[in-house]
Amino acid sequence: MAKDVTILTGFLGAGKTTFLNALLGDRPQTRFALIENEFGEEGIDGGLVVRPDVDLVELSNGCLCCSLSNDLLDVLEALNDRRDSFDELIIETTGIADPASVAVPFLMLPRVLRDFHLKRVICLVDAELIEDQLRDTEEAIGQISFSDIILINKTDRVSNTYLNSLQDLLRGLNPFAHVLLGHKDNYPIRELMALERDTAGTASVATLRPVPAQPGLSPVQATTQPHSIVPFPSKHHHHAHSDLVSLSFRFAEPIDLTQIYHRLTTLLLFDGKDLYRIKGIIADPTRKERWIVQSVGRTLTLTEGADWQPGEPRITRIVFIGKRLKPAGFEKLLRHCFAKDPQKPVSRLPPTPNL
Ligand SMILES: Nc1nc2c(ncn2[C@@H]2O[C@H](COP(=O)(O)OP(=O)(O)OP(=O)(O)O)[C@@H](O)[C@H]2O)c(=O)[nH]1
Repeated sequence: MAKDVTILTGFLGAGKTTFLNALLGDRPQTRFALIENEFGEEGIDGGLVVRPDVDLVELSNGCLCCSLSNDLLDVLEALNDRRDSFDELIIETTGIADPASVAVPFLMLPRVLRDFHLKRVICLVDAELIEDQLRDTEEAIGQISFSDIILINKTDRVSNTYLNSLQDLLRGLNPFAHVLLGHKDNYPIRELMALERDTAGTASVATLRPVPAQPGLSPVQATTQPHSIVPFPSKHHHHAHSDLVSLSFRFAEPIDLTQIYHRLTTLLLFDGKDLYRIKGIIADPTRKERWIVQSVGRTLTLTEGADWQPGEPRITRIVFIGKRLKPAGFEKLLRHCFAKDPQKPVSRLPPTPNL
């Protein structure tokens, strides 16, 4: 029997990985295979997946919807070879992917159709930022208009009145999609996973029908999983059909967490217009745990991650995504954050706003 596939899309920082973790936590009995695609050379999201038993394949350094389509076919073939070890496949696309291109093999290629069944395409929408994203980028509209289900996320960040008008806007952009609401502490997972695209429908006119509900548990909290790292020089990557670029950095030098927090906050405040996303894992020698730094819009957050394991290389990895980003400036900023005295006592972290 063909394995069910869910494609998870949505603009940079919409909350895909956070939602994915809630979904994985909600279905502990289901064995998931997961393809994590990231725009930058540095895969950060794979390290944020909560369930260690997930069969995780990371495809970084490009976007599945353009340069990596052959890689996707190779991965699907490899997954099919071990099809007895998982029940369902989830693909988390990059925040700038065109989900239609990712879905094509599942709709068109007989050998993929035989082994995999595209059950739904879910688009997460950042309730607070989507109007800006629709105005400033080409990608958000493509993601919304192709998806079967639109999950308006981060509803905790906007008023109910605004949510009503946002729903109207999104229904106007894609009248065929189901529009649901949620936020990181309360997703409509059962309702959402009870919907599937009509197998007879096409991508743009998907209709949804309910499938039997599965028993579920409450979502779990996100933590990080340790994984191995191969050092590589700083690089940057151009998306094939966009003016967005990603800059990826990796440093073995110890980083001062307080310093990087202040410098990135200042950067976002005064020069953040074209910077859509920061994601990183920070190694500060004065702390036993890794720290996750993230920005969406102008908001920067720091979250405590898992402890570094004995002998594990403490490498800082950070990705910036935006327009007109200059590698030299970011490298300089990061170099200013190298810890001068790794032995110095732990400084107090500034409080981070709770997104
Ligand atoms: N307030 C609020 N913050 C959220 C919600 N969902 C996610 N976030 C925060 O938004 C930020 C981005 O979340 P991610 O889940 O990493 O977003 P993503 O879509 O996977 O990001 P990319 O893979 O870079 O495109 C994180 O700091 C999350 O904690 C939500 O419902 N409410």
